[in-house]
Amino acid sequence: MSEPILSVRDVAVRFGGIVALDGISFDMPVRKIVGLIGPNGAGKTTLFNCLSRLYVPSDGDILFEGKSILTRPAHRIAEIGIGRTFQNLALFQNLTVLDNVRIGGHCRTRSDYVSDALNLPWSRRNEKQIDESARSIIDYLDLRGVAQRRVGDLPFGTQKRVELARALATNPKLLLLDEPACGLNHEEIEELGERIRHIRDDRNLTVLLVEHHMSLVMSVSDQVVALNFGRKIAEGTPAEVQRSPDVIAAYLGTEKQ
Ligand SMILES: Nc1ncnc2c1ncn2[C@@H]1O[C@H](COP(=O)(O)OP(=O)(O)OP(=O)(O)O)[C@@H](O)[C@H]1O
Repeated sequence: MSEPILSVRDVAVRFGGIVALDGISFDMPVRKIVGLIGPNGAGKTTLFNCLSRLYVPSDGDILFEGKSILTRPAHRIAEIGIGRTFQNLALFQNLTVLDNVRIGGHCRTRSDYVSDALNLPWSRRNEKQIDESARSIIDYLDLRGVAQRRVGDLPFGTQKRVELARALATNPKLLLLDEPACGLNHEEIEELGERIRHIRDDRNLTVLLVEHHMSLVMSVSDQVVALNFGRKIAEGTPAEVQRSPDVIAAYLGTEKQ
């Protein structure tokens, strides 16, 4: 078996007296879709924020392609190939779809203010590449018809697709999706499931999906990790996790820990 692309090792996070994560470990195999589930307050967002370096674990380590990411600042996480979407969208509402996606592309380049201001040849080449790549992602996600529209004028479901396009423009190897189904209607959720699989296949990505929508997670994931009260309570195929007595108890609200 090949090396996991991501290893979460004994990660703990405390907020004052609250233990949000308590020694979480799991591996993400390359090109797999891993679903992260758990009831409200289980620790999913906290873990997600550790992976994108917004939170600092109190203990443990997170390895991406065998190297710890914990010394890397959040703004340099896209550079190594970790892209993310945000549950509440992190788009510039006053900019067009194309500009938002182009901004994603800038995260992976080493352009600098002076070269850009002087309009140096390599800076122009760089811009051209970013533009072409943004347009191809826009086509890929069926956003061509709205490429020049202001994001804030678009329906929520379309904005979510723009958010996905922006994350893909960072050219990630690992894509972290934070509740991508939240706020979508039934039809959009079905489309999203197919889209996530296609994206993984077409772009050779590994995907971590944090999601409350159980039928989406179970239909799209190769592997599921279940948390409750900051601990891992199950890990396995969707069928295995769905059968787990601890998972059933957690969702039925039993006070089991
Ligand atoms: N910034 C914070 N400060 C203090 N406590 C926090 C903070 N973030 C999360 N917590 C606490 O950590 C625990 C885990 O929360 P987290 O948001 O990670 O759970 P979750 O599984 O994402 O829940 P939900 O599905 O409701 O979003 C909860 O008890 C929560 O109240």
